[in-house]
Amino acid sequence: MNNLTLGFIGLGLIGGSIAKGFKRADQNHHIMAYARHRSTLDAALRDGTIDEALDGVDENLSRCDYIFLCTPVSYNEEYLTAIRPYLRKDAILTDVGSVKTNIHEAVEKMGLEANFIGGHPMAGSEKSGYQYSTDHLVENAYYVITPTPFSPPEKVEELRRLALSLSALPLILDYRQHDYIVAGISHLPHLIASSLVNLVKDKDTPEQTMKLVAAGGFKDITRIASSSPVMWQQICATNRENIQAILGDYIASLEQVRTAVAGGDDEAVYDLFDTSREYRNSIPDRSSGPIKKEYSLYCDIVDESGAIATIATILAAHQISIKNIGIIHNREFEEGVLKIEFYEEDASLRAVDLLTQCRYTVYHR
Ligand SMILES: NC(=O)C1=CN([C@@H]2O[C@H](COP(=O)(O)OP(=O)(O)OC[C@H]3O[C@@H](n4cnc5c(N)ncnc54)[C@H](O)[C@@H]3O)[C@@H](O)[C@H]2O)C=CC1
Ligand SMILES: O=C(O)C(=O)Cc1ccc(O)cc1
Repeated sequence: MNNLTLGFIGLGLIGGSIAKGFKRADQNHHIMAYARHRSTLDAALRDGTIDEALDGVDENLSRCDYIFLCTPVSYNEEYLTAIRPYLRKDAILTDVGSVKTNIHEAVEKMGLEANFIGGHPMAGSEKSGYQYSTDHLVENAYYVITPTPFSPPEKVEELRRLALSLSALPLILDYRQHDYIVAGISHLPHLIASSLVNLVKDKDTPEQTMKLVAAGGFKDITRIASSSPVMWQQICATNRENIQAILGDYIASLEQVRTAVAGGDDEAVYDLFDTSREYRNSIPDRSSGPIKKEYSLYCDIVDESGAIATIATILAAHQISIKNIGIIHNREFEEGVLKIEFYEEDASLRAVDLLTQCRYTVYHR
């Protein structure tokens, strides 16, 4: 797997992150990329992610062992025709798209199945563009791989190893099953988030007080409503059947909820929350999954000097050793929060109790 030549078409959040991850995994990979905006390629050359910037889809791609299609899903499909003349006989074309049926069907029509393996890293964010890409975006995330019936098994194994080199968890699935699954756990939630945000926009008071006081719960479930409209328009257009089916089931379940609430069926309302809580709590948190065990908590602090020192002192006074401490800004805690990491689980649990007793707001998973 050493010294692979890797080509990227599209170098945004996902293409950029995967290219950065490969470069971090092995400096000897030769990475070339084409992106619509020259400024993206210049940034990637400058920071050492890519070795070569392409002016278009051209003969340089015939040096690639792997070509990664990293544009919105319908554009990925459109690129197949342009790339085909430059695809070496033993090269593999793969993609990172959120929908797999469209590209698999196009590949089949073009007779490119022996050169194609579908891919979909199950990680990302509501942000778009190379500037948000990181070399660790897909760490600990499932990387779904959808071979065709003619994908060479040794190449499927190599792509699996490439995913492992990004510290992702490769998972081989049938492409149709993939599209059924993501309709429920990714595409429907994005539609719910966006329609909920638009509902609140329409139902807000003239003074926009709903927007003003919108709290954590609303923000938690609507973060993804800030995602790229083009990307999501193309996802909905290419996974139409699965999405309309699960959306229908969801609307029916909402109708049941309305009936229970309106009819004063308190038992049904209780069951709704009880069942969902149990299932939600059973979903594994892969940030403390098989690759890295991390014992950490997050804590709101006031923005004044000495705030971190106070917490460190409280913990030290109770013989709780800190591995790492610092303010972080991530997609979950957009306002910034103090993250404290510990060496052992017991220490993190004791710290949660202690800081809660001291009236800090503590988040712990
Ligand atoms: N955003 C996310 O969280 C995830 C996205 N994906 C998939 O990854 C793919 C890329 O998405 P992101 O990196 O998030 O988007 P992005 O908007 O950050 O990047 C898209 C890239 O494609 C380029 N591009 C767009 N239209 C193009 C066109 N017509 N011709 C050439 N280049 C074009 C853009 O300039 C940019 O370089 C999509 O297929 C998406 O379904 C997969 C997993 C997660
Ligand atoms: O930001 C999030 O939580 C996401 O859900 C990102 C995401 C978007 C699209 C995908 O195909 C996979 C992951």
